[in-house]
Amino acid sequence: MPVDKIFTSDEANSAPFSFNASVAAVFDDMLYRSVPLYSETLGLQMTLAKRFYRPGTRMYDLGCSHGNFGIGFLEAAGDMDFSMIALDNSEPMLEIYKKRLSVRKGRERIRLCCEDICESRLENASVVVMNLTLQFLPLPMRKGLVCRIYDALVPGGILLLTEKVVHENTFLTDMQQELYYEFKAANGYSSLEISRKREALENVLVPETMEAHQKRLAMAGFRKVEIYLKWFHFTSFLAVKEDKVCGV
Ligand SMILES: Nc1ncnc2c1ncn2[C@@H]1O[C@H](C[S@+](CC[C@H]([NH3+])C(=O)[O-])CC(=O)[O-])[C@@H](O)[C@H]1O
Ligand SMILES: O=C(O)C(=O)Cc1ccccc1
Repeated sequence: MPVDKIFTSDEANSAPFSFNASVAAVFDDMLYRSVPLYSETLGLQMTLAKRFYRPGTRMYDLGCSHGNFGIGFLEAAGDMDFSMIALDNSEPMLEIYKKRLSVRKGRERIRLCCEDICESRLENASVVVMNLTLQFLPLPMRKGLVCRIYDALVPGGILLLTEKVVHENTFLTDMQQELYYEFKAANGYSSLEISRKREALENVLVPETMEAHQKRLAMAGFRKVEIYLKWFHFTSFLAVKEDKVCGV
């Protein structure tokens, strides 16, 4: 796995973070070393996706990057037939996804689209996965997207949303930040790398409070919302669209 050295050099210092070819090339190492419980999150997303997917509908992976969810789901699905649409607006990420998919049996079940998820048309979905992606969208676009997801879901369908969240309370936010930096340091990042990345992510990754997420989900129409995984500020929500017929 190519090692993430993006923030070891000075030149990376001033530019805002972007999902360019250099980041895409080391992305797995970056994810596993900087996202606590990343594999557990994906594993639970696959379990839930398998449980809630309905034949004849679509599964969407919004902000799919280079395909860890889709490739993992394909492997876990076995004979189960499904149709997944994986969207991302980073061409380098999708190039890698395409290559990974090209050697896999059942690859026709996943369609890749290079699109801005703020613009994309969503329909007939039983599962929508959005893992660490909403936080990168401009704030004013987020409500519209969550509403479009709700409208695109069939009754009984789900949204799996994972986000980095913040507290209004600065004591808790500061404590979580410190513990998160310790996590990164334990995974081999230097303090300089950690602080350079923090600067690069300023105004690019804009986290919101848990309450803001819950309020937006409720406003979109979701009545059943559960936090199924949490590592300090890394939070995974399961939101279910009501099924009037069987009362899911
Ligand atoms: N407007 C947008 N439209 C489409 N894609 C976007 C947009 N903005 C950002 N992205 C894409 O969202 C992804 C976010 S990474 C997701 C990890 C993945 N879900 C995983 O489970 O491995 C999370 C992280 O890096 O922390 C990147 O691939 C961006 O190109
Ligand atoms: O929030 C952070 O500080 C991170 O490093 C998370 C992250 C992981 C991968 C790409 C961008 C941000």
